[in-house]
Amino acid sequence: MRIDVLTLFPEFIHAAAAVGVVGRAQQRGLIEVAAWNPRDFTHDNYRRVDERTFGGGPGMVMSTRPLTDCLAAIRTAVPEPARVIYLTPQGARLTQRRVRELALLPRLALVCGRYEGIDERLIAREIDEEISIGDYVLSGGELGAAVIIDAVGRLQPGALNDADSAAHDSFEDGLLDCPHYTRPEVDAQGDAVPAVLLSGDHAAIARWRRREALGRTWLRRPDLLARMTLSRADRALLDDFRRTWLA
Ligand SMILES: CN(C)c1ccccc1CNc1ccc(C(N)=O)cn1
Repeated sequence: MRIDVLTLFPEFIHAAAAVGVVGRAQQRGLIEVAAWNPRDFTHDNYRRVDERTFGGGPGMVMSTRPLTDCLAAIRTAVPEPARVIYLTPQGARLTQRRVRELALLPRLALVCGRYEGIDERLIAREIDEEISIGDYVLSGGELGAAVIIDAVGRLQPGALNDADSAAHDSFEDGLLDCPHYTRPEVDAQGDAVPAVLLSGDHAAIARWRRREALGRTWLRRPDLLARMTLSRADRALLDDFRRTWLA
């Protein structure tokens, strides 16, 4: 997958995409991340990339000409057409479902706004999709771009080893993850690891994990649970969790 990012801070994008699973995926050629700075597409001595907003009031808007030229360069950099995504608080909330769909595309172009964003006519002309990573305001779209790069990058076939593929599975079914434990079996405060996890009974462990994931989702994110149709087995596990919880 090829991801081009339009940003005033390319170093931020390169740093975010260079570490961990995504960095490894880049080394393996599973994903290619390129960052483009609209400032390189300015022609004035001050390399201006922002301008005053019509209608007055505070705040500046990103200059349209450098953005248009930068996007044209991005589009022609490789023959594959790109889905152009604008990171903005006005976008559709990003979900794992949308991440899985985006991860299947051959090419993305992520446009990172700064200042008060970009001209609405540019959005109408150049942007295919507006995405928000959450209901909060940031100083730029770069963190949203980094989120998308990580979320789709880790889903590229071959990106996750067996070791980290568990993380891949546990969120795929729309549930929160179960609790995790490692050494020591009993810690300095005397708190022990749930015995089932030491039992070697893999069926019991799988049931325990599923029940904990269902219960935790019920307790913390009932909205996620409401969207799911549970199997008979899952309903039994959740009832079991609720009985214990409410006892
Ligand atoms: C300056 N702002 C507010 C702005 C306005 C319009 C576009 C981009 C920006 C850049 N900031 C962003 C971007 C995304 C998100 C998000 N929730 O995905 C939050 N903030």
